Order: sequence, then structure tokens, then C-alpha cells
Amino acid sequence: MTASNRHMHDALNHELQREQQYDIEALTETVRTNVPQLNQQQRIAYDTLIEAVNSGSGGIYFLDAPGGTGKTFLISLLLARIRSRNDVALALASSGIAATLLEGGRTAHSALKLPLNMQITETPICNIAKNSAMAKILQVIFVRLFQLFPDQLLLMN
Ligand SMILES: Nc1ncnc2c1ncn2[C@@H]1O[C@H](COP(=O)(O)OP(=O)(O)OP(=O)(O)O)[C@@H](O)[C@H]1O
Repeated sequence: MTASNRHMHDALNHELQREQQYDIEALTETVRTNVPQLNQQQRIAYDTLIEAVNSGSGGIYFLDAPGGTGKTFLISLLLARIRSRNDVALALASSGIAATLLEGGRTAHSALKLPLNMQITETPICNIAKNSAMAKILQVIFVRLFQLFPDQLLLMN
């Protein structure tokens, strides 16, 4: 392996490990105890999103509900469920504060190398090199959960 290939390999392993370092048993227990606690509306959203993940259909979903009604609780449970299967779920948020609400949360600007001048660029492009570790992660990733604003969730796979 050449030096640059080895560097890439190490970086990819590091990124993947970072997304798969969760305690599967603890997550499984969280899912087991918290899913039955979901209220009816949370349960509909949970089942819909897990079905989209399991079937591979993916999609974009917006979770819209008043403050304090359990959106973060639901998103945390979705992350736990996906990660408890040793799949990768990126929890991305638009602000650092929002990112701290989710286990393993990161800002989208940091994780996806979003350009800082998105508002003034007509066709903004993420600064992710084709052969970078993050590009590989995005190719293998199972699901990305993107908490855009407190009330919106974007799910892609
Ligand atoms: N189904 C549930 N069972 C038990 N507790 C719940 C449930 N749903 C939400 N909670 C609890 O209710 C509180 C508010 O939920 P949460 O923080 O998820 O709301 P939110 O909609 O994300 O709020 P905000 O919009 O203000 O960020 C939290 O303490 C959370 O643990």
C-alpha cells in the first residue's frame, strides 16, 4: 500500500470506527424500554421511518411538532435503533447547540464540509474530495439523520 493509500485507509477506518463505536447492548436496551413509551403520533413517525430504512426506500421526512412534544426523544430512539443493528446513522444539525442534543451529533458544516457562503453561492458544493474518508463513509452509510431546525428531520439513505 502506498503512503497516501495507507493514509486514506487509516482515515476511513477512523471515520467508520467513530460511527460504529456505540455500545450495542445499551442501545438495544434503550430501544427495548423506550419504544413502548412512544405516544401514538411518535409511534407512527417511528414506524414510518424505520420502514423507510429497512426497505431501503429512503426519502426526505419533515418532523413538525410544537416544542417539548418529543421530537428529540423520537430522533434519539431512531438513532439508537439504527446503530443497535451496527448500521451507521449520522446525526447532523445546523448548529452546534442542536448537535449536542443528539448522541454523536455533529454540525452539518463540519461533517459534510458545507461551504460557508451557501446563501450567496448559486450552486453550493460540499468540499468533500471524491476519494476522501468522508466520501467513502457517505457511500457506505446506511442513513443520515439531519436535524435541520428544531422541528425538521431529514432522513436519507
Ligand atoms: N414518549 C415519551 N415518553 C417519555 N418521555 C418523553 C416522551 N416523549 C418525550 N419525552 C420527554 O419529554 C421531554 C421533551 O421531549 P423532547 O425534548 O424530545 O421534545 P422536543 O420536541 O424535541 O422539544 P424542543 O422542540 O423544545 O427541542 C423530554 O424530557 C423527553 O425525554
